[in-house]
Amino acid sequence: MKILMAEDDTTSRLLFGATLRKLGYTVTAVENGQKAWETWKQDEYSLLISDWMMPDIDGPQLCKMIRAEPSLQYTYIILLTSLDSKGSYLEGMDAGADDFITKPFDEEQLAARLRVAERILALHKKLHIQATHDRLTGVWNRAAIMDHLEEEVERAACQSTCIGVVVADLDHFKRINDTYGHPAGDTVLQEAARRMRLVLRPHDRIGRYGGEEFLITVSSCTGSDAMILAEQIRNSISMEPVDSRSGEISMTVSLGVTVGGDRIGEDTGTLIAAADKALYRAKIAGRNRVEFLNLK
Ligand SMILES: Nc1nc2c(ncn2[C@@H]2O[C@H](COP(=O)(O)OP(=O)(O)OP(=O)(O)O)[C@@H](O)[C@H]2O)c(=O)[nH]1
Repeated sequence: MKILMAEDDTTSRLLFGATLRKLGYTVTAVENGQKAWETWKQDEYSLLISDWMMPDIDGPQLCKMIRAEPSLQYTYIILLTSLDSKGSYLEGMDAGADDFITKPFDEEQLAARLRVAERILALHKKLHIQATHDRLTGVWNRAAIMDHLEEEVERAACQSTCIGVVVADLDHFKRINDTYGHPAGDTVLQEAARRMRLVLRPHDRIGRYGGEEFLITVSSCTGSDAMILAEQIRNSISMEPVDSRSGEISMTVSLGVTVGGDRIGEDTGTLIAAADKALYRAKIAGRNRVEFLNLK
């Protein structure tokens, strides 16, 4: 695990860094709060050990700054202090610290406290995944993909780029459930999600929007980029049947595509409504096809 350490005293920084490395951690050691803040922002460390008293930004201030920053992963913060009064502990905790280590530190106690930190961080990661992912298919859940879309629309507005929105809906899925059973339907959903993920580029995201409906965000793209991707998805879904316990099941998907976000007034609702309308056209036109709706 990577640890960011901020300590202005050189001897203490070297000693602490060497001990942490000996315990098997990868350490980035910096000499003040400002450098710690800049380093943390660049690389979002999940564990920070910070001295309490440092010039400019001190430990509690650094805690407050990190806690005020919306970030994907939790940062577990341990404050290093030679202060041991009740008031200091309370101030540190209120600032957002999770634990304290009093200097001079005891190596065994340090190792034990770091094990606690790792346990809490692992739990946090597990809860975060459960809260943001769809259990059946493993892709993002509806709330998470919607949050992401909102961020992407804001980013597109700032950078004057476009965001593509694709709504993909498996065809005649009720028939698949009715013919092969609900568990086989689940297998089809899982395989469909897996195939779609394989086609996406690194910055694109997919989430389960409804039962057999998926929402895909295509970052910084033109209409034709989004259409090409949607066509690749359509192909990958229909290319070969899904192997299930109830036998081989053929599946197809219909997709609605739009792009926007580079002009004021195009919010997530407008984009999804447009992609949905395009999807409806694809269904009406016979399914297993991609339709585009231009917002301009
Ligand atoms: N197996 C399974 N089925 C689901 C799940 N969620 C929703 N469904 C089913 O998905 C089916 C969706 O049916 P419809 O909305 O009629 O759509 P469709 O049959 O795909 O028809 P078109 O979209 O018009 O092509 C329903 O029968 C739902 O019960 C799920 O998690 N697992």
